[in-house]
Amino acid sequence: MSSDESGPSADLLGTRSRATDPDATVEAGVERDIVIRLDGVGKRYPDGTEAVRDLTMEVHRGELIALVGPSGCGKSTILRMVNRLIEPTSGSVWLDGRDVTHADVVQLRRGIGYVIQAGGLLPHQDVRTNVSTVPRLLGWEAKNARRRADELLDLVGLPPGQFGSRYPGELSGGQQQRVGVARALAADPPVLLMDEPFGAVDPLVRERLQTEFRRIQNELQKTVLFVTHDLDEAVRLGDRIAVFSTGGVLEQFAAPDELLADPASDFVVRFIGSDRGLRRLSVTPIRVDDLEKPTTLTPGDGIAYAATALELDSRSWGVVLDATSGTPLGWVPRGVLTQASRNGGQDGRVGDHLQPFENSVQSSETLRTGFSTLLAQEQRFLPVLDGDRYLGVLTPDVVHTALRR
Ligand SMILES: Nc1ncnc2c1ncn2[C@@H]1O[C@H](COP(=O)(O)OP(=O)(O)OP(=O)(O)O)[C@@H](O)[C@H]1O
Repeated sequence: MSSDESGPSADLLGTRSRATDPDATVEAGVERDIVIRLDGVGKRYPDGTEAVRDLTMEVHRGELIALVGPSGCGKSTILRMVNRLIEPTSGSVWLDGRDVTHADVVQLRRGIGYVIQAGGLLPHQDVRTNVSTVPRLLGWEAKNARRRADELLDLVGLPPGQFGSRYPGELSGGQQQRVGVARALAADPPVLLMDEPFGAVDPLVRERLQTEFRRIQNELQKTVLFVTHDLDEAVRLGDRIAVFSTGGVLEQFAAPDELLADPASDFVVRFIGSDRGLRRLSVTPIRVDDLEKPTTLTPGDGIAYAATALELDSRSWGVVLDATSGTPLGWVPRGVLTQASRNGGQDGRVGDHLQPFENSVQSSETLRTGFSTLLAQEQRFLPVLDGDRYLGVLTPDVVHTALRR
């Protein structure tokens, strides 16, 4: 999505982009794909409170970084130093290879989307006007700004015909948050700062907003700093998570799976808490090597053969696959086959005793999806597929082994 002919497009500073600026590479001196760089940044408030101490961190293009930590550890201060709502007392902030400490603050902010809790909408302007505010400030024609606002409202799941002329007070909390996100995205800024953007809504709405925001982010690939109190939200949304302790001290900066599997300090261990194992479910992929591989049969196999084959397996059941395509058709319990075989049904076939699987899961999913599907059904096993191809079964033991690794 770009602002194309609609009006002047904003890069981070409202200036020429580095790609077309021959001086920029000289001036930059940093890796090209680092979009945000905090270099020894500190903030001491006039009353002596040290909110952030000597913070250095780099954020790559398209990354979503979740900032987490206990209340008062400096998360909001860090965020606001990036768009200079707060001035650092030491160090420098770089955006797209430029030190913005002395940049024009108005232009800087217009090039950075900012979403705060409860949307931060202007109450006396309708939704469409709220969303088109920044494009209008950037000089877009009214018609183009309006078209852009409608496009964004669609993107965040609020049909503009229904919601465009409502006022913020006529929206639910979740809808206000969506408008807040649409507004921050309106001028297509490369960087988004989000301060507890989904903090003011109930858990169910919050989860939906997270899922939708992840979808939008996958599409738009913004560089995002996202402050949250909620570690689960950080794990779900963050490409990397920065954990801070009081005084804005960066304790660990790592991908969610690494953070949960290998916390860098006692502080991080305490912060992650005893739910660490459960949280790891959402970031651990299903690994084919971990799956159980029970005996497989086909519907045409004779029951005497099948009963013997299952006796050689420690499990009391086998998986039935289509003989030609290999797609899973269901399962058979060993006891039923043995019984049928004893009752003189030697001519019977596995297909006569086939029981359907209740569910299946794709191997591209996480253990969390697999495990929760498993918990929602009667059977203690769940076939794992790659498209139609059968790979093995997920069981509680598989989950345990994967998380203990
Ligand atoms: N204007 C100010 N003057 C003095 N101290 C301040 C000021 N603003 C914030 N602080 C202090 O700076 C520290 C960091 O505050 P900040 O709001 O950045 O923390 P936070 O991690 O975002 O907190 P929370 O999660 O509760 O929102 C806190 O101790 C806070 O009291």
